[in-house]
Amino acid sequence: MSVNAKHEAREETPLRVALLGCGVVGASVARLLVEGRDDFAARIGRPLDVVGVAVRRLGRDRRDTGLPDELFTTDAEELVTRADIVVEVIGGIEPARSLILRAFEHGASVVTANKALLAEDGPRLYEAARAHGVDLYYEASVAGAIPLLRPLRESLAGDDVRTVLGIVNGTTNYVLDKMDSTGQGFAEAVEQAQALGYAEADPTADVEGFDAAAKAAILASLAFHSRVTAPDVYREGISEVTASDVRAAAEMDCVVKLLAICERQQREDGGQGISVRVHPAMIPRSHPLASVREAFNAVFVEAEAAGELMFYGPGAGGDPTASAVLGDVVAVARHRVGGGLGPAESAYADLPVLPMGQTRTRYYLSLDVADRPGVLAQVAEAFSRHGVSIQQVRQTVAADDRSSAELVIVTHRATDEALGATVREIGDLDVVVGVSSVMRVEGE
Ligand SMILES: NC(=O)c1ccc[n+]([C@@H]2O[C@H](COP(=O)([O-])OP(=O)(O)OC[C@H]3O[C@@H](n4cnc5c(N)ncnc54)[C@H](O)[C@@H]3O)[C@@H](O)[C@H]2O)c1
Ligand SMILES: N[C@@H](CCO)C(=O)O
Ligand code: NA
Repeated sequence: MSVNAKHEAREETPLRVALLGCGVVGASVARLLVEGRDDFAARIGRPLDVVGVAVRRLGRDRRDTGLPDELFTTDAEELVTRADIVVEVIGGIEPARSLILRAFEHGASVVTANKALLAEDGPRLYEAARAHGVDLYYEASVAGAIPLLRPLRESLAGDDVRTVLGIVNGTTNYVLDKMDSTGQGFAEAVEQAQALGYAEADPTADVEGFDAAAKAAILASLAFHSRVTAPDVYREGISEVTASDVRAAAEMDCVVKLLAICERQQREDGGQGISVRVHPAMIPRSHPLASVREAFNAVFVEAEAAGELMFYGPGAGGDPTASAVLGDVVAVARHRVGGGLGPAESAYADLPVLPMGQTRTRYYLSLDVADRPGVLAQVAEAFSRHGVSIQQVRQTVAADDRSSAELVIVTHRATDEALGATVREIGDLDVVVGVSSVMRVEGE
């Protein structure tokens, strides 16, 4: 952009930006807006003016944002009435939802990073934005800086997505990666993640999969043109994953990852449905998602015509998340300048979410069994009774105890219901001393 073009854009009437929240993400958004003022003006065709920043309490030193003290206010309700673009980075359901609805009523477009709110009440917010003729953009809500929602909504709009398989929570990926690389147990790895600032003091939302489930709902809605909200998502966290599960995975040349999985599946009546779930799973070390280390995020998408796509990058942090927020701010600002709106959320396909029991998955089981004739047959019979087909069996006899053996079994895909019933029945067999690991297997 030439110096002249930048100068001309600066002369235009500014677009008014209101920032709600000045925490980790908000402070980065504010500073980058100030630092990039001339470039934003040139890219949009009009400058962006921060007209206010709503905070919970005044009086804190916020000079790092580059904004003067008088722009900070505790009156968010008033602030949203005098903006063209509202950036919501408070988080949580209320007052974020009411403030966004109020912003729409006053004609402002909204950019948010709030996955919890979108997963709970997204459809109502999308409809309200349309009704008021404004945009609602939310790229930062899933996988932070990684451009993912816009590719799903726009770049893949001409294709049919089959699967979205993602590592969308950095904290749990960090914990599982440490368990894999050091042999640490879950509690020790969480403490390390807390010491490094990845995990919060109360890590429940991350380790129990709530954060990932919210993101899965948003991804499934976009990928399958259907309405999916947080309660539709089956969720299991990683707090039950043991060092022995991670070792068992390593012996299979696999790693354990917390995955958000959204896939098209056939229903029992032959129609199409979608499975949307978050749970720990073994994936082969050769799978692209297995090499995602530390707190990084990555999402693997399979579409009918495109084939396999992989999106990788930082899923959290002030500046990376602000990058996604600002990309959205520029997009909605351009619509203000040039006219028009971004594409509406579409739920035309209206695919039902399958209950977890009907979802087809694969299982890995490791059993301690008595080493005597007929044991394998009894175990195999239990699988057969539930219609679950075995893909792989491996038996190892301990050198120091020839009366018992370890039996490792990997199944073909079967309904989660049938697999669960099989595992329960096997655990009750007399010849089975104990079930040491059970885990779903994905990515093959
Ligand atoms: N931190 C990340 O890496 C990250 C990544 C992706 C998405 N997000 C999302 O971004 C949003 C913000 O996250 P964050 O990490 O910046 O959180 P944060 O806790 O650091 O910041 C939120 C700020 O909002 C303020 N606030 C709360 N209620 C308010 C109110 N009524 N009026 C004005 N201010 C109020 C808080 O005091 C706090 O400073 C959340 O929705 C989060 O899920 C964060
Ligand atoms: N707590 C989230 C932050 C981004 O949503 C994570 O660990 O990935
Ligand atoms: Na993103």
